[in-house]
Amino acid sequence: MHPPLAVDIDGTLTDDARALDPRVVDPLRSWPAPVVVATGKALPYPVGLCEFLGLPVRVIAENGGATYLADDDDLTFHGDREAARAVVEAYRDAGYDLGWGAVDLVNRWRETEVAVNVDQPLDPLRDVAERRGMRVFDTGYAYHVTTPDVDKGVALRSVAERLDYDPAQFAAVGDSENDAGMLDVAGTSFAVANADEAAKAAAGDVTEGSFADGFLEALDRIRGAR
Ligand SMILES: O=C(O)COP(=O)(O)O
Ligand SMILES: [Mg+2]
Repeated sequence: MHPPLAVDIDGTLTDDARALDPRVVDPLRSWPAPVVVATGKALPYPVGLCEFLGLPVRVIAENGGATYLADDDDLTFHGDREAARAVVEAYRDAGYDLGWGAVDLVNRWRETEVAVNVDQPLDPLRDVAERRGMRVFDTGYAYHVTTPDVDKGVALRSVAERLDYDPAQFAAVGDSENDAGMLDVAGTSFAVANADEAAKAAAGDVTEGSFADGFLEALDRIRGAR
């Protein structure tokens, strides 16, 4: 029996240059239980990934702010978008920039949070966010201004229920602090070797391999455990 999977994208299915590692495609496509793609990215990215991988669309986007399951055709949003925007406005007013250029595709389709480029200063962003009761996830790929009670773990609970599983039946793999909630909620969880300390602390185990090597190793161990 294979457990359902909850899988992060950046740093987990990718190589060290952020490209999808082609070796993950067949194992994901042939996994005999549901696969949920769980990411900090805006909804179109994981939806597109599922479509092009040939997977049923089951996604957690925006760090749990948006979830969509083709199974129940239900799109849900959680999170205070206006509060996230206010944080970013205050950050801008203080002279900083989101760092994505004029056509900001990173935030264009984002509904519940705002992301800032990691080449921008983090401390003033955290300051403004904290003062306004918001949180910043540093994924290593972006700084996400999010609502504190929303994360991939909360979203995984909801998704599991909608798929008729207990969240503890899930196996999850991730690489950064935005995955910690999901790694905690899943009954079996791995952080890949390149993961940050928060993900490693939340995961049941840490792989020897990094990036997609770590992901493939985690799948072997998940299969072996059954
Ligand atoms: O885009 C990011 O900041 C992180 O994305 P991820 O959750 O898929 O790793
Ligand atoms: Mg990641």
